[in-house]
Amino acid sequence: MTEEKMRFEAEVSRLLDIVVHSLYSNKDIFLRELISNASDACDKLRYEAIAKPELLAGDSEFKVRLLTDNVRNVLTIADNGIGMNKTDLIENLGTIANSGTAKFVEALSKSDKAKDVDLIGQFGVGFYSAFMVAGQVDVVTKKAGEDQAWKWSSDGKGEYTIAEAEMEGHGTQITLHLTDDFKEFTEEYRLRHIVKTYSDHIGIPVVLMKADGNDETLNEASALWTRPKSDITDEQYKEFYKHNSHAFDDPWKTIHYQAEGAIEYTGLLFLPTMRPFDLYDPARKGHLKLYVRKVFITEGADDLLPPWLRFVSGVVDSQDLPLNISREMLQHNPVLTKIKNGLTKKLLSELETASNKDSKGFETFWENFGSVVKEGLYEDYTNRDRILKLARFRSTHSDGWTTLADYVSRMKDGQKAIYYISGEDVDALKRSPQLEGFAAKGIEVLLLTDPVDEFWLPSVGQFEEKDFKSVTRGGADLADVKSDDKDDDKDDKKDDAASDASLDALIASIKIALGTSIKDVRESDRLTSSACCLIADETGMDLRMERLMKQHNRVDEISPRILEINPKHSLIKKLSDIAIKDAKTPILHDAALLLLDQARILEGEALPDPVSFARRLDLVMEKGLGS
Ligand SMILES: Nc1ncnc2c1ncn2[C@@H]1O[C@H](COP(=O)(O)OP(=O)(O)OP(=O)(O)O)[C@@H](O)[C@H]1O
Repeated sequence: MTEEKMRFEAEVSRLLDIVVHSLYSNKDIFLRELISNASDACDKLRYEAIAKPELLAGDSEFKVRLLTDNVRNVLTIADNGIGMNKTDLIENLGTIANSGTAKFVEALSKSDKAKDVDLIGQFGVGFYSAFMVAGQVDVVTKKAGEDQAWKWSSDGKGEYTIAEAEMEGHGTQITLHLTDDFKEFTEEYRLRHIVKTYSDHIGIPVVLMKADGNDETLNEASALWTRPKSDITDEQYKEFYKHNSHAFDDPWKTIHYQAEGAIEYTGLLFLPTMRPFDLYDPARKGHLKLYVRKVFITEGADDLLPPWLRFVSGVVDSQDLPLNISREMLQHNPVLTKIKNGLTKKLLSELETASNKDSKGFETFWENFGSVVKEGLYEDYTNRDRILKLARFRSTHSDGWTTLADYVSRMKDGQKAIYYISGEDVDALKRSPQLEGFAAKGIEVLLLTDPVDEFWLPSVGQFEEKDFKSVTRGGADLADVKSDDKDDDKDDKKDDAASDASLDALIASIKIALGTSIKDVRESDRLTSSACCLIADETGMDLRMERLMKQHNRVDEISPRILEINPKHSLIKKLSDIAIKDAKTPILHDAALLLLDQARILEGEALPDPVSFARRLDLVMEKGLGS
């Protein structure tokens, strides 16, 4: 029998080095990981056997068996699941192909302390955790439906061997040659305790094999979601969440319920505390697993939950779908559509309850997942209004979050629209010149910083019949709004601002100077302290959104903007005085270009010609210094 020697992928070697030398005190987790793999392997075979019953070869009682030998210091974890062939062994046990371990390695590379041992406990390192307690690991395995068995062996020090082997039936036997320090893992009471703690929820029996033949099932062996809620402890839910979702946080909400009526199913759903690592993956894959009468069918199907709920994990077990349903048949299945609607409604009502009763908790949830939930505003028309009511926003009203209903309740007399400004960060937005007039009138403005806002706003358009309106687009309509401060409402323009005629002269000369680089120049009622700002026209795209779209290559060109000037600003007044006397003087030309560049800088935009800007600024400064 030939034995092939192979080297672990470099990442695996590094990982093994950390696992073997780690001081992580909770070594028990290795058993959780191996039992969980064994149970996954049984789930896989159970599913495959729906279409090909012959794969079971008469062995359909899935179980995990634990065998101990305290003379040789050996613990074996055996299952009758799907098994592995040679290619599987090389792919699965020589590389880092799996999510849990990949997450661990990623977190490790970000961790300051390179050997942050706690990470092992948080993530679990899957199969490789066997090397925390064993000096040598042998895996004997045979894939269901194949004839050849294989033996994989390693001491975890850089190499492993693969050779042909003999094995009756299909499945996998993992034999751990425990190091002297870990003899305890051949003790029955230790195994009993570990299985109860970590693997009680596993849906198949975990059986301790005994020499006297009185084998003992150590776990409850019924799928957790099929048990009554009252029999399940918080700890059990948490363990299930971690195992089932490969998560390392605690769930924020656990929702366990039975849907009855036209469609019957059990849902055990978890809302996470932390963002899953793949939340922003373009695939937008979900984490909910579908079972049909306790048989695992598929995970993350689009037809089970809409993508805007992709952070929800857990299990849905249906009574109404046929057991022999294939993953392909799930698409557009009417039963599944009803389940999807039911789940979505249930989750929405849980979120509504949290939003009303635990606003702090809900806000933390929103900070993590709000940008994903908002995808539902343009993708899920049926639930749009409910999502809109849940949504939280930053605003100029206070540092915290606000709902739209609260915003509306604070709207001023005469205010017709819900105003917003969008950009990359809240602090920079708060300093935008376009907000000045709104601040002066005490009008609240929403500060939107999620790229997704540019998608839902145009499609939603309104809340409670009030239009959403960008403060960087179109006219500001501020004249109709009553100010908090009565004095502000007086038309003090006459004594305070440039005269109409001189302002017109200035506007005309700025237009000539700026030519096609600007769409229009006009007097502003949204500025109070800045001299000028840029605005998109009524029909154009919001200023910041357009820039964001350009960054993401969704538009080719930024369209020309409108330059608004503040007639009450002393610089504008002085320039107007000059313009009415001599519209052709060169200083007006330079001033127009400088005003435009200044507005661009305030927008956070790069200047098209910084050299000319600097030269003009120098000239103006020199003049100002009287040279
Ligand atoms: N008992 C087993 N039977 C069949 N295949 C197994 C068994 N144990 C491990 N494997 C295979 O080896 C792979 C790697 O296992 P490992 O525990 O390292 O990661 P994993 O379980 O995939 O990770 P994660 O926990 O993130 O899903 C598994 O995905 C599976 O394909």
